[in-house]
Amino acid sequence: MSMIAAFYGNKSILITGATGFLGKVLMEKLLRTSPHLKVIYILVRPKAGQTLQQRVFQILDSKLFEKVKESCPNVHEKIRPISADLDQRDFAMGKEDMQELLASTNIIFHCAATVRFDAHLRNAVQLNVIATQQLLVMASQMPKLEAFIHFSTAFSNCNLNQIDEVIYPCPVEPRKIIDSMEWLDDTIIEEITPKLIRDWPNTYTYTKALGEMVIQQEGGNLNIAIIRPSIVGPSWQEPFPGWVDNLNGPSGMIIATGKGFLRSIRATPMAVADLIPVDMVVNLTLAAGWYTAVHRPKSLLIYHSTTGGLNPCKWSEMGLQVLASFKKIPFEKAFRRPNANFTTNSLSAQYWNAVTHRAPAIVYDCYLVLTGRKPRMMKLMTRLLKTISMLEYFTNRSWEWTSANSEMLRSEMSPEDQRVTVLTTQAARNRMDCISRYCLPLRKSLAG
Ligand SMILES: CCCCCCCCCCCCCCCCCCCCCCCCCCCC(=O)SCCNC(=O)CCNC(=O)[C@H](O)C(C)(C)COP(=O)(O)OP(=O)(O)OC[C@H]1O[C@@H](n2cnc3c(N)ncnc32)[C@H](O)[C@@H]1OP(=O)(O)O
Ligand SMILES: NC(=O)C1=CN([C@@H]2O[C@H](COP(=O)(O)OP(=O)(O)OC[C@H]3O[C@@H](n4cnc5c(N)ncnc54)[C@H](OP(=O)(O)O)[C@@H]3O)[C@@H](O)[C@H]2O)C=CC1
Repeated sequence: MSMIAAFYGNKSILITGATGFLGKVLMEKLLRTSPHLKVIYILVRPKAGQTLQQRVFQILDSKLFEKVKESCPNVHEKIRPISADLDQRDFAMGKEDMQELLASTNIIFHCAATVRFDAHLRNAVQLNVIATQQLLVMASQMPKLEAFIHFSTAFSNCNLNQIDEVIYPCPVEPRKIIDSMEWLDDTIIEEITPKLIRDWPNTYTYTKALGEMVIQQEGGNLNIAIIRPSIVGPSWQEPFPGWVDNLNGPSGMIIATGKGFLRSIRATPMAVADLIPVDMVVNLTLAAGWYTAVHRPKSLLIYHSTTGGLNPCKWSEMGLQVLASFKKIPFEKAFRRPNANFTTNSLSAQYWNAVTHRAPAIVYDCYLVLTGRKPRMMKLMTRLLKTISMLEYFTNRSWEWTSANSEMLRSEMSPEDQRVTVLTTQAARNRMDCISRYCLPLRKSLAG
């Protein structure tokens, strides 16, 4: 019997961000492998035109939950959605809901965040820093709490090249940033953002670093662990290969390449593409939750969920695998035949953008207009180029992440858990297999 799965049986678990990419996979695995868990509380913000229950049913109706529903048809009874907006004071939560959470929660998984690179600093601080701070306050009032697991990102310190499983201080204390958000207006915040974030490339990575500092400074006596995944991609194996439901990271770029829209990117072929399938991040998370609660380490542990430090995959290898996957399963109705090149020079990148991206889009829009249809290609291309420009920072640098804590975690797992739980480290050893599994299933799951 898996000790980790058994550990979560009979537990009351609180997940923030359960409607997001990682949160859904985490919830699925918990329900599938620990069917006797007591309840999963999920904090869900209200959405116009949808009740909380409808949001949950929509998630449970997706392909991701098919396996769980086979083994546990009454799965919806295990999930208790709670209306909460993490941008609001006390999360705008009802008093009774709050009391129930405080009294019952055993484990917290804090996934909610804004992952937008272009988020206004005020919004990013609100969700990635202040909400984390508020959740810590809540956690400190939970008598049954055994572990608090916080999701950060391996890129929270992307201003460094060598990154250890430690918290690095930010130049300005989070408290000062939080205070300043209260009295500065939006325009001034926009003006000073580059000065505040310094050598971080965007407000996302910067506020995730601040969030880690808040955890360290205000975590008190709580049993906390931080998970730092790198670039999270579609599932490798669980619950089936290739599950993904967003276009973040490389997924959108891969589709754009397959459809023939994207034919050139500014990327360094030999730079490391540190991709990690979502199910491996979830496996590490559940193992870290178990270890934190059972072994109660003296200090906060950080776990890197990365692959590059052990057996790095380069963007060029990734590119070749992607192109090979298009040969096996081509996209239908592609704009052009997929082909792509990497360029490291910004001038030649501009040239290729004009020649291979903008010019065909203009020609196609003219064709649409001449045939009485609405032009749309230039709009799409502009969006795509904006996205690429934001990803360039990450495709032209390499980082080295150490992973001693993840290795330690594996050695602490029972032989059965070691057998059934694929963690980062094994994925890195089977790297090529992992990449080909990453690309092909992604194509299959998005067929058409
Ligand atoms: C030597 C041999 C060479 C061989 C050559 C072969 C070459 C082959 C090349 C093949 C390609 C290979 C793959 C390379 C890909 C390179 C990509 C590298 C990615 C690296 C990513 C690193 C990220 C690391 C960061 C850390 C990771 C994290 O911690 S968290 C997750 C990261 N977060 C994100 O990814 C969010 C990023 N997105 C945003 O911030 C915003 O979306 C935006 C600012 C980019 C755009 O905002 P905007 O308001 O304009 O749009 P938005 O409202 O978000 O969306 C509007 C519509 O556009 C759709 N959309 C959004 N994103 C994408 C996308 N990436 N691709 C396509 N479409 C996208 C979105 O769904 C909306 O659609 P509608 O709803 O229909 O309007
Ligand atoms: N995806 C990746 O590549 C990586 C992700 N991470 C980290 O993992 C975590 C999860 O990321 P991921 O699943 O990809 O992100 P998603 O964007 O898919 O999900 C974000 C979640 O946060 C919720 N949320 C956002 N704002 C609020 C709010 N005001 N109140 C309540 N809930 C809110 C969203 O709810 P709603 O559905 O209502 O929008 C959603 O459930 C994040 O902490 C991220 O930093 C780290 C490294 C890589």
